[in-house]
Amino acid sequence: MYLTDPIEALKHQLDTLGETAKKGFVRLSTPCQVDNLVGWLSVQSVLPHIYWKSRDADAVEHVTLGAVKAFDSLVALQADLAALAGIGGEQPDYFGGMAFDPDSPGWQHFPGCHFLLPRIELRRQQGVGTLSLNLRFDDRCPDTEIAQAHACLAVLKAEKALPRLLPYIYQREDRPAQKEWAAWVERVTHPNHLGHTPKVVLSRQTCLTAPEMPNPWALLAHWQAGAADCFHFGIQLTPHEAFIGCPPERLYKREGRHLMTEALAGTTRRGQDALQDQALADALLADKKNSLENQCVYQQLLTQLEPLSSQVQMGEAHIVKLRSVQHIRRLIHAELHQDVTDQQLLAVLPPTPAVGGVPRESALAFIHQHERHQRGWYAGVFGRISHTSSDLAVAIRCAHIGPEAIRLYAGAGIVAGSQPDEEWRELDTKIADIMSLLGMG
Ligand SMILES: C=C(O[C@@H]1C=C(C(=O)O)C=C[C@H]1O)C(=O)O
Ligand SMILES: [Mg+2]
Repeated sequence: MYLTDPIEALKHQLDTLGETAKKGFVRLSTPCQVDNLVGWLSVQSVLPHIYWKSRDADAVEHVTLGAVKAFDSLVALQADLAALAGIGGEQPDYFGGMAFDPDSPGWQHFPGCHFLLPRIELRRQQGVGTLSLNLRFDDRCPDTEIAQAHACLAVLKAEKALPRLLPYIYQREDRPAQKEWAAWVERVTHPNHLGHTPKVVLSRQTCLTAPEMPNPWALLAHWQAGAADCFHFGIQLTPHEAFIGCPPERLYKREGRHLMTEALAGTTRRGQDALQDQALADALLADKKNSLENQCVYQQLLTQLEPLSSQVQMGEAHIVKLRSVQHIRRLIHAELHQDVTDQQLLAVLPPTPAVGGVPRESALAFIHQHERHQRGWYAGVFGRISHTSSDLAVAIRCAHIGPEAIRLYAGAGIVAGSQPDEEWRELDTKIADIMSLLGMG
């Protein structure tokens, strides 16, 4: 029997699932055409909602609903990955992220670490959509699992157009304000401080309040349309808040034993025309302060990868052009040793000096002592993990949308040669895209 309604098709597959098929992880799939995946996600009542699209040109677009299983620690996640790999067969994708400081995450409702195996997945690659239902039979009663899956399918709704973004008048408050920021930069760039801590990435929270908040998914849809070459993500764990972002920076991508990572640090604005844009790019590559920001990141990545891998190779410094900013980037490739897991990589690599500093401990101590806003999942990790491959972004260029405020986050690497006013302007260029979408540009 061939059913054209994808939900009916999945129900049918669920009802006719053979007893021998009720083993380990099972994914039931059917073709499904949806115009706008974010629009489809936005109308669903089942939480959590996750949106994930990697930055590669042909990347799969994923939206997920609900959770078959959720993990608040990397140890638990890795144990589950290993358990399913042991059973064999198709392996699932887990989606989620981690706070900047997993031991003290700071945002209510956002655990230090949260990855989940979704109940429902809708994915699209090269125009082809697939709706999937995920089930687990290894550690639970099959009848209960099937009943829960049915309950989830029963409440799926048809796609609706996303609401329009209305131009609200927002009140803006920066934490810290510019004067205090300047004092921090002076302190970090004092020769005594630079002597023991050459880089600290300081951050600012820009709090925007208005009587009404925009729909976070409509905001993400607009934001991503103007952010090619970036990762796109959104997560909604509870009804009235969401965390979205379009980060340009990869934490790492793993395909089997092959690891790709990068040092993305050093920033300038875009030019008014092609000539000025090129002049700004050339100046950025030649600039000592910006090169030092980048160097701090790649040196630490190379040091951390050394014991975990072989054949570590780094490419030339080059420029990445985004809508409002240009960055220096160096790509790094390595072959991981046989037993190295995502759990290990995620325990070692973040926070990189792109968002923390060097040495890590003293940079983090400075951040904790001075920043009064909670970074939460800003500057943390977001992405997809599976047995065969993983892809994770550094959660920058992001917004937390709550019931009363939108909180934007931006950081800047403070090193020898940093000037308070220039670094303050750099924070503004980093939030320029989302600010203009909100009518605040
Ligand atoms: C910390 C952020 O970005 C980081 C800091 C950069 C810099 O200071 O030049 C550039 C890219 C990222 O490494 C952010 O966007 O919030
Ligand atoms: Mg910088």
